[in-house]
Amino acid sequence: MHGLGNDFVVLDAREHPLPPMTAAAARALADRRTGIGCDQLVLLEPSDAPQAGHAFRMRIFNADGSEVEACGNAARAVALLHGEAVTIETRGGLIALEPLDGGARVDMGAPRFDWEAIPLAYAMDTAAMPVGWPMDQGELAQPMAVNVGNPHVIFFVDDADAAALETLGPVIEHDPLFPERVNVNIASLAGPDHLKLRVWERGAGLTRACGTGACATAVAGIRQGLVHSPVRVSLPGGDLVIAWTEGGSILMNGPAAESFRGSFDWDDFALGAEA
Ligand SMILES: N[C@@H](CCC[C@H](N)C(=O)O)C(=O)O
Repeated sequence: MHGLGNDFVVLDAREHPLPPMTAAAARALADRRTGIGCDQLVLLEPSDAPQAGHAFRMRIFNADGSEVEACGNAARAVALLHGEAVTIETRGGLIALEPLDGGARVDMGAPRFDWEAIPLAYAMDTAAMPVGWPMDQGELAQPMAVNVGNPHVIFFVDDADAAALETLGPVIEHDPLFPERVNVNIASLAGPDHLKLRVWERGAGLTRACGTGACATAVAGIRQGLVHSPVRVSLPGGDLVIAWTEGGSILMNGPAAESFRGSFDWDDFALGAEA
């Protein structure tokens, strides 16, 4: 499946359990040359608390095998796959999915701004971070950090297309300021309710779109008074619409699609990958 070209292998283990997923197996499945190929592997499992109304659990693994808390584009894809409005569990918390024609609306929960929640290595104001290299490279001054289930750093620049995200992204992702690494967003203003955005994703690199990146960047822009809600966020793969008011949940609206279904021999990936 994919959301604006951010692509996923979705494994549905809600009714038929799979052997435990490992980082090595996730990496092997995500490999674009020797596996199926994807930015993120998405694993659906039964909920721990069905009595509380949680329909199922969505687990997310980046292409590098790391298990993470949230994925906005995958949430829309899974909403489309499930076909009914539900609340589901993720590592980042509960999210509410509502399938729409050709996509979905997702309540991503409330953003967090305190430095411990990002998380950062030490205390600072996340709305105007006084940081040094590599984040003070000319236009890349004064980032903001937002956690929308997963950690994001956001830079507003004059021209998002001109920034050297492919070289700065991996350096910033691994900067010691971010003990759990970080997703790197570079955005520019395209209008009073419109942002242009490119994202270097933690554990996956440059992707065509990042749903949580769009949420974090829209929230940062609204907080700074740069744009007003709802915000259209244009990514290389297409547009998302993000609505947020201070103190509330983030609502994300956008497309998703199924590319194909298939089967594979688990042992080729899971056991082969461990060797
Ligand atoms: N593509 C995703 C985000 C996936 C996880 C991210 N790379 C992380 O490590 O937090 C999205 O659409 O939000």
